[in-house]
Amino acid sequence: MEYPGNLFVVAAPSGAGKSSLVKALLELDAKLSVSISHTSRAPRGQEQHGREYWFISPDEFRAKVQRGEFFEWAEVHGNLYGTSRGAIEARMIQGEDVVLEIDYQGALQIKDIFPYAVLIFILPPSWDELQQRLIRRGDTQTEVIAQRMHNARHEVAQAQHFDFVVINALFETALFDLKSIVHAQRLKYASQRRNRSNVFRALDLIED
Ligand SMILES: Nc1ncnc2c1ncn2[C@@H]1O[C@H](COP(=O)(O)OP(=O)(O)OP(=O)(O)O)[C@@H](O)[C@H]1O
Ligand SMILES: Nc1nc2c(ncn2[C@@H]2O[C@H](COP(=O)(O)O)[C@@H](O)[C@H]2O)c(=O)[nH]1
Repeated sequence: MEYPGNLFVVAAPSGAGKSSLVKALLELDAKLSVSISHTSRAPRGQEQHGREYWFISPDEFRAKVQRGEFFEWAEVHGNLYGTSRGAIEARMIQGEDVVLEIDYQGALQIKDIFPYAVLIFILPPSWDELQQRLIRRGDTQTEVIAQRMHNARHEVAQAQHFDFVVINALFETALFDLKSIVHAQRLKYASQRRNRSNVFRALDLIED
């Protein structure tokens, strides 16, 4: 499947800082918009329906899966999460650049459907710092933190399947890295499209 815009996928173990980085990137880049996922998990802290997520019941989620409404979905830390077609398709058809903040299972499903998608994995500088960030965020229960730290070992091993890895030690440095990847991809994709249309023009000349 191919649409005219760029598709960026940002994944990371919980607490590595991907939501914070994507939020900062969106503030700097008006051409980029984020997809709002559906989830069966309960809202956390100040989260609002339709802002951080579309919060739905597990039954509603499974019904959407049955109806084929998701580009990708996965069970992550015991809850269901998915990217609905409705969340991004219209924007992608219009050539807008979209960023998905999802886990590695979803990222790999997206790469199968959209091979041109750019997969970016965010790593924390250390296990200890990852745990401290989850604790400092203050909205995640102790047992949930333990489960997320446990799952992080397997998630981090998936970074090898991604196009880019960004280490989020100093926030501003990681944001700069992310920005550079987005700009580089835009240039690369634009020049590929130019080359393709040049090839078409050359073929027209041959046919004339
Ligand atoms: N470079 C950084 N240095 C210190 N703290 C950071 C850094 N980046 C993010 N944080 C903080 O770490 C915490 C976790 O960040 P964030 O919520 O963005 O993580 P996440 O990867 O999106 O997690 P989740 O997958 O659970 O949504 C937040 O309190 C955030 O402010
Ligand atoms: N495969 C998908 N994963 C998703 C999606 N939306 C979020 N996520 C990932 O889930 C975990 C946990 O998120 P949290 O908000 O409960 O902390 C994290 O890795 C998210 O990236 C999605 O649509 N599909």
